[in-house]
Amino acid sequence: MRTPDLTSPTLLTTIIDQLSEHHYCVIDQFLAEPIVAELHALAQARRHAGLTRQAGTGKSATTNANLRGDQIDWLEPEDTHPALQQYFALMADLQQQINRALMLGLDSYETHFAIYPPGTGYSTHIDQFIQHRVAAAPGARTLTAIIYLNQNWPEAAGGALRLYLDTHEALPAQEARHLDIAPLGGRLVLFLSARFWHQVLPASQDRLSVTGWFKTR
Ligand SMILES: O=C(O)CCC(=O)C(=O)O
Ligand SMILES: [Fe+2]
Repeated sequence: MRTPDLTSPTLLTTIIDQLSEHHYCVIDQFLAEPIVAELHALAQARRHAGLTRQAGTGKSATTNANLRGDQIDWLEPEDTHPALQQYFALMADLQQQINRALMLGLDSYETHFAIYPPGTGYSTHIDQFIQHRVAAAPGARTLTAIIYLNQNWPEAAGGALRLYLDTHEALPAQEARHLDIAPLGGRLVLFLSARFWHQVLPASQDRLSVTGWFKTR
C-alpha cells in the first residue's frame, strides 16, 4: 500500500504554497487507490454494524436532516485497523510539516467518517463554532482536512463541496463567488476552518469521506 510521501518536496511545497497564498488547497490522488478502497469498505462495514449516527450541528449537536444529512462515525487514533493507522500517521505527519512551515500551532486532530445518503447535503456553514471565532481561541478548529473515498465518481452524481471564496460576514448567497469541488476518491481538500463558508451539495449516490479538524491548544 502506498501513502503519499510528505518528504517529497513537490507535494509538501504545493500544499504549503497553496495554503499560504489561498488559504485552501486541493490535492488529487493524495491517497492511493488501495487505501481509499480499504477506508471505503471500513466505513461501510462500520455503518452496517450500527456505528454511524445522524450528524448534528453546532455545539449542542442538534440534529436537523434539512441542514445536515450525513451519518458520522468518530475515529480514534488508538484504533488498530491498518488503514486507520496509516491515515492517522499521515495526518500527524501533515500536522507537523504544516506547523513547521506555517506556524499554525496545530496541536490535536479529531476525525470521523461521513456518509451522505443520496439526496442529502450540508447547508452553508463555517467549521468553527461561533464561540471560537476570536483569534487563537483555545481548542478552536483551525484547519479542515477532507479526503474523499468515492472511486469512479461520475460528475453527474453531484455531491460537490461548494467553497465560497470571499469572506462574508453573514451567510453568502448560493451564487456568490465559489469553487465546486467534486468528491473524487483520494482527493484531499484542506482549508482554514474559520475562513471559508462552504456547503455540501446533494448527490445521487452514497458520498463517503473521512473528515477531520486540526485544532489549536
Ligand atoms: O464533505 C465535505 O465536502 C465537507 C463536509 C463539511 O463541511 C463538514 O463536515 O463540516
Ligand atoms: Fe464543514
